[in-house]
Amino acid sequence: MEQVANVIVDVPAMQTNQPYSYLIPAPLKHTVELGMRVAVPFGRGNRMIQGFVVGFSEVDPTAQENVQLKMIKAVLDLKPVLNQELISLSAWLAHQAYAFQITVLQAMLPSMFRAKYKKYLRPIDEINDPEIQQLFAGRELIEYDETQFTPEQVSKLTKLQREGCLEFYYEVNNQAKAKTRLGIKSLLDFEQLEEARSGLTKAAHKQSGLLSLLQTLAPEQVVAKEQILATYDISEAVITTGAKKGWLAKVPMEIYRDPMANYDIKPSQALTLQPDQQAALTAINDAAGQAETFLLEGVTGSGKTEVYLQAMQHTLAQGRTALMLVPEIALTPQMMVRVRSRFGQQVAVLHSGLSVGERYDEWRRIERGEAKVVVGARSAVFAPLDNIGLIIMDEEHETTYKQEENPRYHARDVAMWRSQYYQAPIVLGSATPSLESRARAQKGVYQLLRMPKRINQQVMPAVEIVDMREEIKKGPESTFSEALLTALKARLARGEQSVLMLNRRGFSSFMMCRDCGYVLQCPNCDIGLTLHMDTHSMKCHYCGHEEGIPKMCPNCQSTAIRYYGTGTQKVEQELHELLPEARILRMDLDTTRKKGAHENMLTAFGAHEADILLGTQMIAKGLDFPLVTLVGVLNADTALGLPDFHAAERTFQLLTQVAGRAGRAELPGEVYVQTYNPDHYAIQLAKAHDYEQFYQQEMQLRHLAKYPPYFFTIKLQGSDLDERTAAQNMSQIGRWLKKRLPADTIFLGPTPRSIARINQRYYYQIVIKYRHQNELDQVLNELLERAQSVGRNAFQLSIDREPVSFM
Ligand SMILES: Nc1ncnc2c1ncn2[C@@H]1O[C@H](COP(=O)(O)OP(=O)(O)OP(=O)(O)O)[C@@H](O)[C@H]1O
Ligand SMILES: [Zn+2]
Ligand SMILES: [Zn+2]
Repeated sequence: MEQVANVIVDVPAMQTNQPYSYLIPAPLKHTVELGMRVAVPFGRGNRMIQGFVVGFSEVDPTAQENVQLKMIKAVLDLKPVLNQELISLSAWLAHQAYAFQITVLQAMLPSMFRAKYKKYLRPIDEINDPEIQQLFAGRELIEYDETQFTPEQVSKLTKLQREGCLEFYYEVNNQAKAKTRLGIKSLLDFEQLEEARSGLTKAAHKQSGLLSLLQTLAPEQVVAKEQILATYDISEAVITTGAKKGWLAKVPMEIYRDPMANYDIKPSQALTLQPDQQAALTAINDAAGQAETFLLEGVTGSGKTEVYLQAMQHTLAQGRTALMLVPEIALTPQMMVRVRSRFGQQVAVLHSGLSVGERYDEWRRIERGEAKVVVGARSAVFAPLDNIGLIIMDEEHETTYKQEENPRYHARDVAMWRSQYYQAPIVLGSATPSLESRARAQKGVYQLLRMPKRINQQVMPAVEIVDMREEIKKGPESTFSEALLTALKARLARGEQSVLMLNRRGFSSFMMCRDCGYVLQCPNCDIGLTLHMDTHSMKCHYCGHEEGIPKMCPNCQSTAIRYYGTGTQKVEQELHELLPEARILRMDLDTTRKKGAHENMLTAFGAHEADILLGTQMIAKGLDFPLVTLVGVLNADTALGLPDFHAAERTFQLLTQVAGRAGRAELPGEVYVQTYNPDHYAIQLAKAHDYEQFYQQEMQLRHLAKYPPYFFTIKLQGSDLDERTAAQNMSQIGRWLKKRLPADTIFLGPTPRSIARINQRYYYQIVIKYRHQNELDQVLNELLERAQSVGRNAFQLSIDREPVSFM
């Protein structure tokens, strides 16, 4: 019998969840471990690909079915990158999210771990073609990059390869690299030190200083050279002499890139809790060691974060680790600072704003057990923490927790799985819980913890609804109502701060011809192009197509072109004209693209370097600035018009969140909500800060319409370059499915998607509503395997559990 490694291979073309068996060459017998990445040959061409070792088994190497077994070529890691827990999680998640295990495994690791392939061509027989001979120019192999060759050369090369004169050769490269700097370690023991010192002349006091330093080092201790130069009166030359004399060795020393190095972080102490906070904390702490789920429903400014921090403290004190998820990086800077100031270097942060190197280093600090608290966005739910004792999911209702690309997982589901695995409590926190979670708490599946009051008897901000239909009648079109403008002026006069939100959901700036009504469209997608003033171009938000701003209508050649829509830039201009003395910070996708821009803006605003923070939804959450006493929502209802049953819920959540930024400290807050739908229940109930009433009312509507949380939903989308193929395949899938679905399932479609064509592919979709969780998993996973076809040109199927959008 011989041991073989079971490897999940990275072959996008033929995905399957079945691992392949590989023999382990003798020199690697003790090297290959569970959770390591390996390079293995695959397929007829034996091309080198990356794989993950997910298990081992014993086989008889002489058995008929095993004589063909191939051998692992190389091990890509010094230590496993995944442990048993994460491997089990990936297998479960692949099934749960209708994805392939390899896709899940890759999503779990920082992108730096993703292998890069290089494809080479190597002659293995005589080549007579002079043009091809010249390509090689005597070299043993050349990199094969189709874009570097002419089409004639490509066809010649492929022909030679088929004839057996050339072969492709693949190389897998590891992208991950640790950063090192030069360190110094002592080579002298105590006696040798004494001896060296006695050999020095009186004048050599610098070298004597070096010896004193070496004396303070423990055996094998390494100090950074830079640190020595900066801290002691020891020069580069003295170190070099020391090395020559054999006193010390220069060694590379691994250093971590700290994503928070530029923050000014002061240590903080646990605050004395208010009674509601204390009750919540006690409940959570009492559940230590159990996979209990809590829904912490606390109004904005009720001090949820302080409860999280103290619960984490309790977990750390028990020698276990804590995972804290936050919705997006817009929220993370302030939150990260708060967690760091409580727990210091034990905290690692993981979010998309990190550089590749920072991410890699944070990941390894966690994996090595050096960081015991992780704060991060969605994919941080895969952080390689061991012995998790507590999981926190802040703003649990946020849609950013759902990944919309493959693997289409929800971080909450993954967090729940890990909570079960480690028997650790999980806390879902929000001022406006998702209906799903709130309904589960109602049924007693989750334990509901409530904090209905703000800290220090601070009142909820007063919300004023401004009817923009009336406003239009008053005078020339403006983004700002009289009431909001007056309130802004009052803040300026009092030296207080304001936050203005422009709701960009379901809304974009576009270009239209005033003579013929033509709207500039993307050539690849059925959607209008969006105007971007910063790059002076029109862009497609779906496929990335970009072109210049037209001066003339492409349809009728008229020059009467108008730009519609209120972008943040336009609002900023308007604001400058209305309030020339105001210092304005604009925060949107365009101004925060640069690394660190986001944090810098928030820091500046926190330091009162600006009076008004103007931004998109990204400013709605988490911000905690004591001087902010006014919040203005410029357009509350853009999302209400969307054909999606979530519209009211999302609007209510957004308004509640952004209103919650006002009046969080001593000064009372005021909110102005500008809307064309002043009577809509989502807007009225946000004004009243009445989540409970909203929950009741929305649940009734969902019940009537058979929507979540009364039903579970699945969205299937099929696409093809050819519209008819897309439609026909989806009809066929529909028929196949209907035969296999339970009787009480509701089946809708196939219909063309609302944006039927994206990036030249046509989309058709089916929506399924069903009653019992997981009852479709078997059938849908079978469908996924069956519908696998290869390549960009072929029909592609995606299956999305609980989609964020039905469009
Ligand atoms: N027990 C306490 N005593 C004094 N101040 C507190 C206490 N708990 C929290 N605070 C302060 O109250 C403010 C609001 O708390 P926090 O930001 O934790 O609320 P939150 O519920 O997380 O808010 P949101 O959901 O709006 O982000 C913060 O400035 C925080 O430092
Ligand atoms: Zn026109
Ligand atoms: Zn496009």
